[in-house]
Amino acid sequence: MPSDDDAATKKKPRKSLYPPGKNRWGMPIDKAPREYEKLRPLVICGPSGVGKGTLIDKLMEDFPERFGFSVSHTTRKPRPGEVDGVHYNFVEKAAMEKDIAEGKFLEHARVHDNIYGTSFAAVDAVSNAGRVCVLDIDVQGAELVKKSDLDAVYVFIAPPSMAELERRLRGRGTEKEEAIKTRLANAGKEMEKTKEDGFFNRVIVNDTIHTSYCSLKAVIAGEIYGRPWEWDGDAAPSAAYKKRFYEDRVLFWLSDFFSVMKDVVNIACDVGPVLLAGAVGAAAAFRYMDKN
Ligand SMILES: Nc1ncnc2c1ncn2[C@@H]1O[C@H](COP(=O)(O)OP(=O)(O)OP(=O)(O)O)[C@@H](O)[C@H]1O
Ligand SMILES: Nc1nc2c(ncn2[C@@H]2O[C@H](COP(=O)(O)O)[C@@H](O)[C@H]2O)c(=O)[nH]1
Repeated sequence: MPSDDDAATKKKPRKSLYPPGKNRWGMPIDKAPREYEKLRPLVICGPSGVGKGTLIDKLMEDFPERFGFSVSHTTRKPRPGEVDGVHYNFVEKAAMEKDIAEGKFLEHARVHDNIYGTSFAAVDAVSNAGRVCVLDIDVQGAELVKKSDLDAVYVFIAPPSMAELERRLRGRGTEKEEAIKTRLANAGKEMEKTKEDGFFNRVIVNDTIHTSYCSLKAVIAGEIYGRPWEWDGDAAPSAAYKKRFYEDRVLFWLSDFFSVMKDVVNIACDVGPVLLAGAVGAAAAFRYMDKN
């Protein structure tokens, strides 16, 4: 999740480009056909402070109409700047336990001494709007989602080192010392899950935001917009849905391609002047040696 500094500015609810009550395929949200569920949700895991929220914010900012954040419930107290219903649904423990008992949650877990959970309503709200649902949950939650009907894509965000993770967590300044220690201790357990073959579609080391964001987009291009349809005997998707899906596929592939090209240009810009200076220097040295 974002730091307190940027939380208030980054996660403001966005103004939709589409008419109220309609999804991005122009169909009434309350009558959304099941085909919208075919957009695979994206589950993002990783230790606290690794940068999951930062990456998710960037994705939402760049593609506001294509992704929707699954707003979890938590018994944790809000941090300054966190908005109820936007960052989390902040609830009392008794109320959450009651809702869990009533079967309203797709998954829930005790994380860092609090209860967190994803309600079915949170996921439905995003998929009924015709968007890819993004879940920022811990590994225990991801294990439960895997056992559900949701055909999700699983990405683990790993830190470059434990020292860097601690630096980020402390630098965010949102937790007291005791909570920082708990979160760092739990980080090791979360990292263990990456050793399980095939659990995560991809493990991305969040070294620089730029490269890890590019990797995340590449996973989305491949796993969400790159797969052929599998309809399992369901009714075929409508023409409007197919059209929008293929538009998104092209958009993501192009975005992936341009990210790679941007890297190539950046490297060329970094290395180019050095090579040029080297060539000029070598030419001058040869001329000097020739003359003497
Ligand atoms: N690649 C990066 N390099 C340096 N700092 C980063 C990077 N990514 C994120 N940060 C910083 O690290 C801190 C933690 O990031 P963030 O809040 O996104 O983590 P998180 O994984 O969502 O944590 P939590 O699970 O506790 O919600 C923030 O201050 C953020 O600005
Ligand atoms: N199992 C779940 N884990 C969740 C959910 N929402 C968030 N989380 C994870 O909790 C930690 C801590 O979050 P913070 O906001 O207190 O820093 C973080 O790593 C999340 O991934 C959820 O609904 N279910």
